[in-house]
Amino acid sequence: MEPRLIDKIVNAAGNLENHVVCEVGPGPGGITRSIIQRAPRKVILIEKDPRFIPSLELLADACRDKVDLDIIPGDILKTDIAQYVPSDIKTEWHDSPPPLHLIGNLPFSVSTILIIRWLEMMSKQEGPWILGRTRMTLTFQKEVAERMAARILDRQRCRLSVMCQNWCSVKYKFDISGASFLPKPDVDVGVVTLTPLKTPIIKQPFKMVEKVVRQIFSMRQKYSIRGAQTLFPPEVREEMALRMYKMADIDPVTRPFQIANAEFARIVDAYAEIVKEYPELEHYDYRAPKNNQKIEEDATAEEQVVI
Ligand SMILES: C[S@@+](CC[C@H](N)C(=O)[O-])C[C@H]1O[C@@H](n2cnc3c(N)ncnc32)[C@H](O)[C@@H]1O
Repeated sequence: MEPRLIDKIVNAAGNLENHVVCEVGPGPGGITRSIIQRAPRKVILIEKDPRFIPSLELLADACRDKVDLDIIPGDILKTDIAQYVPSDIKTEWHDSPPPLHLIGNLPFSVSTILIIRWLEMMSKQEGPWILGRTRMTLTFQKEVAERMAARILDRQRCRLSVMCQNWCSVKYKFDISGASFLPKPDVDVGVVTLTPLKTPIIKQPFKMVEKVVRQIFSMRQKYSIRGAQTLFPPEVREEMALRMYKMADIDPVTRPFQIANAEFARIVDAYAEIVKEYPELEHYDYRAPKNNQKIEEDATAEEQVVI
């Protein structure tokens, strides 16, 4: 990537002076060099590919006097970042975010899995979020980045939009043409910053929010109640979904992309009330093979899009 573009990604993170910066997937260290120029207190690099470690060690040696740089060989999906971060940077959740920033230009296949994992950790104030509302600057496939930031009524709005915006303020900063990268990906890249919210809009546990939102978006072209029905077994499906929508005061003919997060909060609260009354319903999984066989034969593959 051109240095100008690398700097643009790092600038998107804001002021990094005296911050602890954790870069995931530094590769040969292009972004790392730009981070070091911003006078951080400490840089933590987590890199899975051992072939990049020697050049990162050379970089660490070259700037020994300038910055404290730790290289952690390993997989970000299996690494607890918090153990490498000095605990004195901790701030309380309702205070300003701590001087800790996560930056990553990871392969798209990893970044999409990672963001869902990180949202769950954030919802429980675990991992890097044990230290406060740790901010992130990450790259995604452009379409994924757009979906993360898509607001109500946007045709890109999907499960990922609702989930990301439930726990974070999401800012789509800019995109970068795939042609700027070597090797060149087939798609363009979107740069997104995420700042955890003090209070999520939907307050139920992560897994429950994920389940309800996923099912409602599972038939994205239809009335949202159609997807909502799949939260319940066939014999009570219509009755329970209608009851849930009545409790939440949502019009059953609303389409999924027309539902605001505050309205999803009412739907998930109503679902939580129903499963409190009928606990066995919480374990019903529409996607389990035996449940999926003959139900909703009219749901096309497109309607079953997950993200
Ligand atoms: C697209 S390259 C980006 C390299 C560098 N950040 C840049 O922008 O030039 C992705 C990097 O992420 C690393 N990576 C891939 N999966 C990873 C994982 N699960 N944990 C840590 N690093 C990973 C790869 O080895 C590679 O160095």
